[in-house]
Amino acid sequence: MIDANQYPTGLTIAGSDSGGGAGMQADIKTMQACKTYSAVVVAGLTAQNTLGVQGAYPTDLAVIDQQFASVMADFDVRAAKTGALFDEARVLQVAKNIRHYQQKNLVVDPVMVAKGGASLLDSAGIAALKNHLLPLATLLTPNLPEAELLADMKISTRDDMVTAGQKIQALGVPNVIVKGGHGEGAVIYDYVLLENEVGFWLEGQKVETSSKHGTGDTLSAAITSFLAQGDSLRKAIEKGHRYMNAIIGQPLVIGHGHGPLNHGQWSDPADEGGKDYEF
Ligand SMILES: Nc1ncnc2c1ncn2[C@@H]1O[C@H](COP(=O)(O)OP(=O)(O)OP(=O)(O)O)[C@@H](O)[C@H]1O
Ligand SMILES: Cc1ncc(CO)c(N)n1
Repeated sequence: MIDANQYPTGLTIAGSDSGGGAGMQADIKTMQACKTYSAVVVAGLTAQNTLGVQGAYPTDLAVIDQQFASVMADFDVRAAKTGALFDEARVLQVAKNIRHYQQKNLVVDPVMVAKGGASLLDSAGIAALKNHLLPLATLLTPNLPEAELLADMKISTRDDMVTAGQKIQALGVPNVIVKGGHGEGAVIYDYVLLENEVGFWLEGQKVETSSKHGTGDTLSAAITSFLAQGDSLRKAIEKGHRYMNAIIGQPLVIGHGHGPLNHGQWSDPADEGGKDYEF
């Protein structure tokens, strides 16, 4: 028998991707692979596939409240993440619930644009995220375009990533990862800035693949899983990055555009009796 202490609960507050590769579907699969149970608050539906987003339909505000109430009444949610939140009203509703339930260990992935270019958060939503959700977050995980917008600067070099991380931290979030997946070169550098001015780089070999749909969702969901399991933030980030690197190297060629990740293709060395459970 496995109980809630051995298999803790995480929550994803995100949009649904009908193509199954990104959004809450990526989050659920990631949490399962990382041995965390996932509850869900659906902030909106997208009609989407690997080629793009054909439609976006934010959830009624009362339905967001009701989903939070149902989840919080039954589960001990040890960590949560946000993904696509669509607009100002959804951002404010989610922030209200996070405050009401005093949700700790909140990872905010400031999802703004899908891989194909469709908007997943309008400009009033970005302002609301900056002013109302960011201050509630434990960790913010912008990619390069999102970091440029939040830090109000162009990012061309690794020094710029450091400066952007510092500027975003100064907005009121204690910990930031500036993800470098959109950068040039054979190595991808993610810059991590933790509170108390601890900054470090995570490096990964760039995998040349078109199957990168939902990479950001996946990284933030993996970190959320490990936070739910009680890892320190630094350890959760390092493990999440290792998980990401392991699965991106085993692409699934499914669909006709940006293919999905192979979320389940990861075995936890701890299951195999290995002692190197240092992810
Ligand atoms: N081609 C790649 N090879 C290896 N790692 C990658 C690659 N692309 C992204 N990553 C890693 O995936 C994680 C997510 O980074 P990325 O910058 O792609 O996020 P994102 O743009 O928010 O993703 P998405 O919008 O698809 O959800 C980072 O840890 C990054 O280093
Ligand atoms: C619903 C949804 N959330 C997030 C992303 C970003 O990967 C996406 N493409 N779709």
